[in-house]
Amino acid sequence: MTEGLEYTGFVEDGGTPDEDELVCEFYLKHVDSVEFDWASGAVAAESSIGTWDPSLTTMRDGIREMGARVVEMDTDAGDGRNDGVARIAYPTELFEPGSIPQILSSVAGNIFGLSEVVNLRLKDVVFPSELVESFAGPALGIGTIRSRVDAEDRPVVGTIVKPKLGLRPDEHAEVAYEGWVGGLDVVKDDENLADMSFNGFDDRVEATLEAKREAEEETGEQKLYFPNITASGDEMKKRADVVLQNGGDYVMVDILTAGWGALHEIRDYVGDDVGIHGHRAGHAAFTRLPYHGVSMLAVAKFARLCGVDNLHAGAVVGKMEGGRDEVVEIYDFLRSDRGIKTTIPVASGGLHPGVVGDVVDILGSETVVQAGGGVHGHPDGTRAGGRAMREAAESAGEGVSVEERAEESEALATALEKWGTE
Ligand SMILES: O=C(O)[C@H](O)COP(=O)(O)O
Ligand SMILES: [Mg+2]
Repeated sequence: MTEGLEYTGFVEDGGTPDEDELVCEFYLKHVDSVEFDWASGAVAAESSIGTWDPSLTTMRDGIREMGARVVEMDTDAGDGRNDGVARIAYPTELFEPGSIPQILSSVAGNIFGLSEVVNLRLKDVVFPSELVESFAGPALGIGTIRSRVDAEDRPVVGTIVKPKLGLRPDEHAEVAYEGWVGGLDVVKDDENLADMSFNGFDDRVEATLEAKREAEEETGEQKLYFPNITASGDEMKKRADVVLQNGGDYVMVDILTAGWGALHEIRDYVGDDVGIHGHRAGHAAFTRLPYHGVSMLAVAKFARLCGVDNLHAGAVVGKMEGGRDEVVEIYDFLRSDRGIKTTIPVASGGLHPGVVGDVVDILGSETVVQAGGGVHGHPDGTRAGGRAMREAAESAGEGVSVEERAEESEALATALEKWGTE
């Protein structure tokens, strides 16, 4: 039997991660028949160099040292029944530079299916700077995005064209135009709008970018459009070409359904002048349970490394779940200095003008705040809905209450009458 390849041989409790190691924090619950250190060691082994049989005849000198190490185990962090939190340190050479798929096949791969592991959650990942530098990171950064639309002292505001499916390209463009002229900075496609029989991608992009130019002329403001190019890799590139040929400067990708490999490809393809709006549709399938899956914080870290400029990251208020502490931590991470450009967090889902102030109070104004129903459901239409959102964003930026601002804005007053301030 090769010395030290048993699962517990991967445990070095009290060890210290080296500066150039990648460190993961896992919540772990195991079956009765094993101990916490055995289960943690199994996770470290299977996610690095090991397997169930410790006596591999193929081991060479030096490979054992490449194995991950459990450097910390905290069984008080669980509910006291076969669970706890383990920190595992991974030598950098286990990872292909610049590849989220390869990293995830290691630290979020087979380990989720080990039979002795009842539940497993990748809570956090800390990347060493050598690995961070191997990724493209965002092209623009928060400062550039805010200054493009002259929203340095307030949140950027936008809408998602609704109904999310069903409008024709000319109708889509008209709704977008109304939103921009009303005062919105951003109009985006919805996550399940792609190249549809009733709304072809090329026609939609051409018409909507034309509407954007008209709105820019009319308002004297720069506007942004995020067309959803989500498709297979090659098709996604063709759609990005259509956007650029029609004068667009941003694309939107459903990052989880399209996949990390496709996201790398599109970041590389569009280069350093084009923004990528990242929608996280599907994330809750594996981020939502607190004791299983992969945390949204970890997803946010992968997305930023891959080069997502805007990321849906929770809003605390509104229709989507996401606790305050968790969402604040994600926002702080996206805005922090990590040696690559920053990603602007996007608050979206069930928002309306009456809650923009709450979003800013909780999450700050370096944010894109979006509303679909909360714009197009305005009793006086999309233009008034857009105006009400803009007024709400401006008042939040100035620290003025939305009620006070509504005294001089009919659009905002009507919105508050309909939706209130919660
Ligand atoms: O994808 C999103 O974030 C939603 O389209 C938001 O829509 P809503 O503002 O109508 O909830
Ligand atoms: Mg949506």
